[in-house]
Amino acid sequence: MRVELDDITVTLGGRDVVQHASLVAEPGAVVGLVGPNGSGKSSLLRTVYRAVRPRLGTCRIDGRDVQRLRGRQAARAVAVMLQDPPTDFDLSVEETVMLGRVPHHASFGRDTAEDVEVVADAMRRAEITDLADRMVATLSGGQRQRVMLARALAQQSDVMVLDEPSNHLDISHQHELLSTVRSLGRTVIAALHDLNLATQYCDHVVVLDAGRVIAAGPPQQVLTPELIRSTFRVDVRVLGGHDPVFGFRRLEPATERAAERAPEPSSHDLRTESSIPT
Ligand SMILES: Nc1ncnc2c1ncn2[C@@H]1O[C@H](COP(=O)(O)OP(=O)(O)OP(=O)(O)O)[C@@H](O)[C@H]1O
Repeated sequence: MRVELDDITVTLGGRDVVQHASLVAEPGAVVGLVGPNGSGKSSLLRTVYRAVRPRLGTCRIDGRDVQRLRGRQAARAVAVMLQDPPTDFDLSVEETVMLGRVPHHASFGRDTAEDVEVVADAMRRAEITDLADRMVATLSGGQRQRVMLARALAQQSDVMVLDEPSNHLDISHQHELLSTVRSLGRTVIAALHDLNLATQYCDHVVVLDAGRVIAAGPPQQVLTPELIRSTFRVDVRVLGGHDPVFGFRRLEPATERAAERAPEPSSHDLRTESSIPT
């Protein structure tokens, strides 16, 4: 399914925390939302799963305004994985993953053999089969996050919204999660803090700063050292060749002032002559 955010403005606490933001996620594409803390990533994502109604603009899924979808239709269309999974679940892991099947049930419907199969497959993909009988409240943050991934997978929606899905995961599970999500062929919009993960797994990235989209496109074109430096206020070194990896270092105040006075070096200069001592 195609997701289109068209000129979205979100107002919270009397302030426009997202301003005239637009993006398109083509069917099956993985789109990364990146930007500093408070830049509006979660607020923009929340318009997709209807936790927030934009003051201006429209979010459409396959041309249909999400605000006009009925509850069950919306839940079948969009699965959500949030950055801080709830801790107050009085349910086992398997029961929690089974909640992902609710949008597929008729009212008061029972779990079907297909539900059981889909849930088992989702738990296997999220590598939590051995945790099936544990209570969610007793799990670590990373394990809970994998339960939420399994629940989102079991929902079998065409669109997945991930809000900083990997913040509790170890490196191996971060890669596992994004490669699993990528392999599903669903349309994914994910807020990501890790620019290396965004570069590796996203087809398209959108950079937000102070509520506005300041750049968008393929990660290799958009996430240049200049953009990262000016948006995130860090020094950047690009390591590696074909699959570049970023290394970061805090901008020293003096360097920052000098950088503000001096013209920006070209992308080529920064890629070959890092200001980070080796
Ligand atoms: N319910 C709310 N009421 C008032 N302001 C809010 C509310 N929720 C978020 N904000 C503000 O909106 C702005 C954008 O927040 P948002 O959570 O969308 O940013 P973010 O880019 O996802 O940040 P982070 O990287 O820290 O998760 C912030 O200034 C935040 O304080």
